[in-house]
Amino acid sequence: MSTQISNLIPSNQELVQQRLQVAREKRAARTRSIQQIQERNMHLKNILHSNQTVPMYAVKVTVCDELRDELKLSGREKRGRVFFESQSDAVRSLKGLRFELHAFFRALRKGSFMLSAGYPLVEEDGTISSSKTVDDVLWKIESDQDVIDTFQKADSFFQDNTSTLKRPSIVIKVQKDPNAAPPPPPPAYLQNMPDPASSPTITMLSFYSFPPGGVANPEDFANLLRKAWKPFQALGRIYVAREGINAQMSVPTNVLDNFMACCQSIPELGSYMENGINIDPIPLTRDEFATAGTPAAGGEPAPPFMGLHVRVRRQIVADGLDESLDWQSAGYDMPPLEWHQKLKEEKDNLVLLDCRNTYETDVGRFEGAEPLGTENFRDSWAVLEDRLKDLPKDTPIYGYCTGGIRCVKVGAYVTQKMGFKNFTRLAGGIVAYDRTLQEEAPTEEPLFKGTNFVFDGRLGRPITEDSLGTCLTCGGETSLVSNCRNENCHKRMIQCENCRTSFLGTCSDACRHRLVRGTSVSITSRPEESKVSFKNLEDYSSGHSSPTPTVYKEIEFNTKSLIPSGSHMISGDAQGRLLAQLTSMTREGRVLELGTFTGYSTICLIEGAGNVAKITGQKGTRESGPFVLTMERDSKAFNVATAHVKAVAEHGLFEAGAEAICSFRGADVPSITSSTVSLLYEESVGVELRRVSDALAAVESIANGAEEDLSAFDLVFVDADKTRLLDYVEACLLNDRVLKKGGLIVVDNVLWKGLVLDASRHDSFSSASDDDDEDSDEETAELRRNRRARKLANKMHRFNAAIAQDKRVEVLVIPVRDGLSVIRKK
Ligand SMILES: C[S@@+](CC[C@H](N)C(=O)[O-])C[C@H]1O[C@@H](n2cnc3c(N)ncnc32)[C@H](O)[C@@H]1O
Repeated sequence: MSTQISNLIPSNQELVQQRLQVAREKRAARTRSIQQIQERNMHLKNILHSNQTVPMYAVKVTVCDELRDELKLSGREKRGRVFFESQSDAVRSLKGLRFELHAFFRALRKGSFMLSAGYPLVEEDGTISSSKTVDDVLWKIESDQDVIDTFQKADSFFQDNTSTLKRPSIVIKVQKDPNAAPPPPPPAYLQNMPDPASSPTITMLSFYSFPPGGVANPEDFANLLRKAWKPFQALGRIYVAREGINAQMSVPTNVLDNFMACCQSIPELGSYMENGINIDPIPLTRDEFATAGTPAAGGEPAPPFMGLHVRVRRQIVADGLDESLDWQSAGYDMPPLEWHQKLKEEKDNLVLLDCRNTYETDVGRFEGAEPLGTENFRDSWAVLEDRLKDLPKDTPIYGYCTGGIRCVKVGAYVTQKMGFKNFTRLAGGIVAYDRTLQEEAPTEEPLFKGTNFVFDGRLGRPITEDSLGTCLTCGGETSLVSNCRNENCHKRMIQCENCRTSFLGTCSDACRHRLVRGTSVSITSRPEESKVSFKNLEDYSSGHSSPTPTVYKEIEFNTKSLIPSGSHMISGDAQGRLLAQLTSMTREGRVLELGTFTGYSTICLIEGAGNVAKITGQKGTRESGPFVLTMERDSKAFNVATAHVKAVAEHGLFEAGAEAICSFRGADVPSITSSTVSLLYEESVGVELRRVSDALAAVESIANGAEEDLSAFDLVFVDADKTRLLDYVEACLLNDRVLKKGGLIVVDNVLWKGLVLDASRHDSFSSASDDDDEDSDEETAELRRNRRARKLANKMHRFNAAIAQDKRVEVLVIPVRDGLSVIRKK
């Protein structure tokens, strides 16, 4: 085989460099244009604030209702105020004026509007109050002379109104030009298309195309696809290269026909899409779609695709070949039903090759197929050379893969490079076979057994219930494929649900420890010059904070598996670190927590109290010294929290503690019959876990002197029910039995997922208006519609407002996680 790599095809690195260069140039152009705008603004500002009053015209521009509706203009686009310098083209020529107006109202189509002007209505203070004009008299602006006249009229109007006006002003109305050419009609496939957002289901699909002339300009083609597919709300991962296109996508089912018509209208796809579009026969409901991606253990379920990613690559399937073959000549593309029949009759006498990688063939394959046993597609050639070397060139050879694309390359290689004359590939691959059998021969037993590995977040689509794979950890049967959760490894593996749980989604003990130690950020170079890449500021902040002790990840993970419905309630890393730090700063390390749940925050508070103990040397009891009392009403949460706190008290916050917590994962957590559990952490911090029917009643009874041996606390963390926050705080402020003077009350969730902002705007909001939803994400909009969430947001806002005015305390609201209010008792 020739070793000279084709110079015609740029490498992926070159493509990336080209793209970076384009991005750099775009950035530079944008910077230049921003600079120009800034300079111009600065210039106008200087004029505005100078004593010169004349050199600038203030122009109020309004767009007529018809254009507003037609162009769907919003806010600033409908109406605005523009300043024109007295020397500018805008006040001298029609072209200049139209240019400036178009620059300001970008949505206006050039040539589609006409202009008229009138004198502004002036308020006593000189402001132009509305877009109305004096007596609503308007004149048309149709020529350069009209423009000059208009601004002269503005000058004389100013002369007559110098007592109220600061500078010459005029109102310009933008109207639809009835003679303008109508906007081009939308393409036929978009006409009468339903709203994709209203589709209750999403359909997964895939396709590929090797157009005979190739793709002339992959970058332009990628842009064309991005633009053409935008209206469908399609998601997916699409590779475009000179050799063709390879797409794995999801499309709302109600616009599937429109989407297919759109693809048909694109020349590079159209008739060249081999076997059309491979459509998964069973659409997913939106809920199913939202969780169809295989989550790493402990990770949140995710959709199979998160966006529409059209990427330009050197090849659509990396083959590692030194030269490109003729992809049009790749054997016979056998329709699925014919394939089914052939295999049914002759499978024992065929050379039937599974042209996929080992992790794919291990979880599902056609009966009697020979896996190529590769880790990478580019290893296929050596295997084929070896396997087929002794066969006569007219031997019938059958090959299949997931969607058919790899078999095009295998077919081309086997026929063109190896001289075989009788290569047959399964048209549309396993995906098309599955669909065709379900649709056209539903009573036939599939000859493919097990799971079809797919290249979207689902990672697998079961075709029969057979579990052909072997768990890499325990050797048991399974068809589950996942990627190791340690980002530095990310190995693709077959692992059963149980082992995935106990190994935290990692492939080995080493990766599991790496993950638990929280060092799974990607290190891109040698340690001495290590560069860690941070996803966002939050990531950067935690990367520059002291590492979080190992146990917390385990508690998080345990909580997710033991009480999944409440796992969102735990404090989490950033808030947990803050609680530990605040406790470390208290005088005695005495903390009362209301709302233990599974003990995450309790252990943060204990950790902080332990730091105080190291300085004061005190041993904590109910009467004095570092002491954490925590209250919970839910029995299951109380049991889990007790197990967590016991593990930490006995084994500490690091590896040994984490191992101890791991050990009862999945196993039944012991039931605690007594309502109080007392422990000692590091021989110094007294800990009391208490099951109560109502934390508020318990705190009020402490405030009323019911527990004489219990001394006051330095910090109270309020994280139980959210509807009686003022009562909790009141109990702490009533006297000094619960909270010491100078002590802190920390209240969680005071920003209530951001909804307090709405509550404050509407004073109390009872129904969400459409306008409000305009610029918010879907989750927030959903919350707004949720009555309970709105009610709680009102309560939370009233709480914040009341505390901010309470003279007995000083408050700091910190926007960490869901908002923490730190309240100091004066
Ligand atoms: C938000 S969770 C606490 C989370 C915990 N502080 C953490 O960061 O991991 C609230 C907990 O308070 C408990 N709870 C709610 N109302 C309560 C009440 N009136 N008395 C005692 N516990 C209550 C719930 O059962 C729940 O476990």
